[in-house]
Amino acid sequence: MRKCVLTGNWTNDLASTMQISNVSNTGAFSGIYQTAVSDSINPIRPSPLQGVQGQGAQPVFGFTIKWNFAESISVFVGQCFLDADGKEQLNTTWLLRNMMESRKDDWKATRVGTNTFYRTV
Ligand SMILES: O=C(CCCC[C@@H]1SC[C@@H]2NC(=O)N[C@@H]21)Nc1ccc([N+](=O)[O-])cc1
Repeated sequence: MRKCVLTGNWTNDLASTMQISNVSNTGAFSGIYQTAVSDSINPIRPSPLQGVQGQGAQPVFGFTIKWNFAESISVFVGQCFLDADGKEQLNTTWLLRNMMESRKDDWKATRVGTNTFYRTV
């Protein structure tokens, strides 16, 4: 498998996991995300993701998750880097948008953070 083609299984620093399907010749992919954390009152369930990755040896990418246990959406942007041993790591920044009942709560609707992913061993 070529390095930094995102197909496969990944785990992040929160112990969330994602399974990415084959990457098309346009760089498009889809998959399933299992978050290890949530502050929704509902039980966590696997949720679909869709994304696209760029060309190049250490490509940029982005993906979107529509959470199916909570009215919210996350978008991740990042880049795949190879360390000195050829180990792949995905450095990402994410936005999490929750559905608010009222526009007056719009100010607190979006969270931001970072996650690093490695191939699941
Ligand atoms: O909790 C959720 C959906 C799950 C978000 C998981 C985030 S995505 C960025 C970070 N990286 C991960 O691997 N996992 C976390 N939605 C939600 C949260 C709060 C409320 N709320 O009403 O407070 C509603 C929906």
